[in-house]
Amino acid sequence: MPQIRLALAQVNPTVGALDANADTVVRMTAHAASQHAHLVAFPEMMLTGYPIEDLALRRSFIDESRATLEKLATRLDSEGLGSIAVVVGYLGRDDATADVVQLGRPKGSPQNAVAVLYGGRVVARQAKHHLPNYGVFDEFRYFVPGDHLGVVRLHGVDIALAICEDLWQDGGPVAVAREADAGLLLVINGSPYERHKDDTRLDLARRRALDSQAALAYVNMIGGQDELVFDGDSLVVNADGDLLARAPQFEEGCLVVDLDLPAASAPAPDVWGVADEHIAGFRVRRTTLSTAALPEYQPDPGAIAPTLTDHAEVYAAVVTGLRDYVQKNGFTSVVLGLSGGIDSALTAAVAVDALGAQNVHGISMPSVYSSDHSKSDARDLAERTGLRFRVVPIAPMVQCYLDNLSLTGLAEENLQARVRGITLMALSNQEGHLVLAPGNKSELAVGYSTIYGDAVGGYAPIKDVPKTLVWDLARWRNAVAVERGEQPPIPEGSIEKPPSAELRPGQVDTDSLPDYSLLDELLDNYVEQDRGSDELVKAGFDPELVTKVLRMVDAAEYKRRQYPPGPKISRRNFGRDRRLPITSRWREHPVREDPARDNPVREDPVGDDPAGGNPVGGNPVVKQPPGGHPMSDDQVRRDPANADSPPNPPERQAEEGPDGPTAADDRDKGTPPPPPAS
Ligand SMILES: Nc1ncnc2c1ncn2[C@@H]1O[C@H](COP(=O)(O)OP(=O)(O)OC[C@H]2O[C@@H]([n+]3cccc(C(=O)O)c3)[C@H](O)[C@@H]2O)[C@@H](O)[C@H]1O
Ligand SMILES: Nc1ncnc2c1ncn2[C@@H]1O[C@H](COP(=O)(O)OP(=O)(O)OP(=O)(O)O)[C@@H](O)[C@H]1O
Ligand SMILES: NC(=O)CC[C@H](N)C(=O)O
Repeated sequence: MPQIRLALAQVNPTVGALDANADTVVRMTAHAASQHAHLVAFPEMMLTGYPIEDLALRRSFIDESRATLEKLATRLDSEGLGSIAVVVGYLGRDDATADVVQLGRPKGSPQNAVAVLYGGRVVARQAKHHLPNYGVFDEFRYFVPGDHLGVVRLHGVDIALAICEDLWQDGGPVAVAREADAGLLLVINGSPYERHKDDTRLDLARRRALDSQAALAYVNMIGGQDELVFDGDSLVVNADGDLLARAPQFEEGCLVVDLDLPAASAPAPDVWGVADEHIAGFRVRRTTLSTAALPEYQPDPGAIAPTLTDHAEVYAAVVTGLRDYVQKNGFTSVVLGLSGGIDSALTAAVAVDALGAQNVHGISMPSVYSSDHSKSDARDLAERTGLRFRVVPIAPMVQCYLDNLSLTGLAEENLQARVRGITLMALSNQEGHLVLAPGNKSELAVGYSTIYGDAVGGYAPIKDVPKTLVWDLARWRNAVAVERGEQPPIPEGSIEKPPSAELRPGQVDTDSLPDYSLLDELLDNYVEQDRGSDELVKAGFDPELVTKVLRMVDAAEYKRRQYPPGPKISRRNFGRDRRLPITSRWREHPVREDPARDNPVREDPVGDDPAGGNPVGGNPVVKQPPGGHPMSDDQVRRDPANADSPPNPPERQAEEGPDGPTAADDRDKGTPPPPPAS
């Protein structure tokens, strides 16, 4: 049987960087040629990056993508790479139906396309047939579908082409690959990472190879693009579905594999010719590049890289997402608040792994409520990781606000988080670091963060990681360090202590939230699996808990919309995957008799105001009944606009230690002493 040496270039394109992406194609093609490969394949939308969102609608961008493709073909040839077939994804245009209005789109609509470059020419083009339009994908918004299967004859072997979703759906080009007698089905992909997807992909590739009776090569990109991360996981299976080669996840490289493929026997055009035929109602376009089989050579068996464990994979995803967001947006360093807690500790460890300790700035910002361990654990984390550490006490800044605004209760609590947010943004402006928001998925779900406070930032590395997984990842990362004989980065104290926002004395998360293992299980059912409250109760969750948590989740939509982007690791992230209206009266939980009072943000009106006493939908106020306003069962709030509502000054504790001013320090500076404990 003829042999083909195939190279799958698992690379990291950047959206919009057409020239740089073309340079990557040339560089990797040269590498593949040095490995004596006959064909090198690049991922979906390689030249433009992926996903390009509404850039697809810009005529100038489509034109430039097409021009870059043509230039690339001639450049490869001029650099002595014209005899290796290069399969590359790009943004194309629907020229074939230029005068037809297809799916309501104007002529010349964009297409998600693949091209074959050979001998200095673009010798074949094909558009994606199945356009994904679920989850994070919106391809019907942008593209018109392709209408044919391209089969390219190279060295006497017929190679059929497909683009990502074409593999996942029945019908379309993949379904006719068998009748078209293809020996190899080559699929280019932009398949975002999510947990356990590697298993799904391999099963799918095996199944399609068996159906097509053809070997199957799958090439995917790596790297981060806003809230998506690509893990690569490029692989090759033979026509029996046996795995022949697999690339390591999240690593750039070229997977080279020799394939024994059947000699092409279907009628085909002469060399350089193109001919169309119809198979099972689908157009097949054959292009012949070379008909003679290659002389036999000693095959090189491909390597099968082991897949990563679940924790290693998630950790690699968040590291990759952060590194690429920082670098692709022109930053070199990040800054974050270090509270001594687990979320900021894990975020810092991820940042150090992504960017190097010298590029991570951790700020301890003690307030009058900060515990000694919060300060010592933050310092310990800095010493373990080597990140750049400094202490900025916030008590004087908080006091300045309190001297000028009469804030109490929740408003005063949140002020501390907001002063920290201002401090981080000021350091970002001054020193150029990107601010990291360290919130996790459980907190985002229930709105347990202060908007414009600890929720500020440019990127949120662990926003799709539930709290229970935050602890697992921290333990996993420390264990990896121990295995490597290194100092574990995360202090044990940060892992073991009960989580607390430390916004008032003795506050712990479980004052307002159920235990995180129970909360995460419920959130998984509601957020990821979309189960309604009846189903949740039937599944055994306590009805009161279901009502309370669902209210919190629904009411926090506005907060999530304003949260920074962060890498998707789950089946359903907040962002592109889960899109809900902010303004909505639909409730899964029991609706109150007066629907005007059912809006969780207004459910506890002040006085007689039927609208809830806060016409802008702001902070709900005063007495919260059990299961009342999110996060507030344990709190009594005071509407600043309502002079009758009782103040609830939090108890303050004097603070000692090197990092923050004590209450006595405040007095020394002439600032008024904190109010007495209530
Ligand atoms: N529908 C809507 N659309 C737009 N904006 C809306 C809104 N509803 C309220 N708002 C605005 O949001 C404000 C209320 O939100 P916000 O100010 O955040 O305050 P809120 O959500 O009421 O309280 C923050 C909660 O998060 C907890 N926390 C804070 C900091 C850190 C942590 C942690 O452990 O990580 C936890 C804290 O203990 C408290 O329970 C309102 O005053 C109003 O301005
Ligand atoms: N004393 C502090 N110094 C610096 N940053 C702080 C401090 N307290 C809170 N922050 C910042 O605000 C974020 C929210 O922290 P908070 O302690 O309120 O709850 P958390 O969600 O449990 O986070 P963590 O586990 O990191 O403590 C922290 O991750 C940190 O970035
Ligand atoms: N880019 C695509 O078409 C990707 C869709 C596909 N279902 C995947 O996630 O792998």
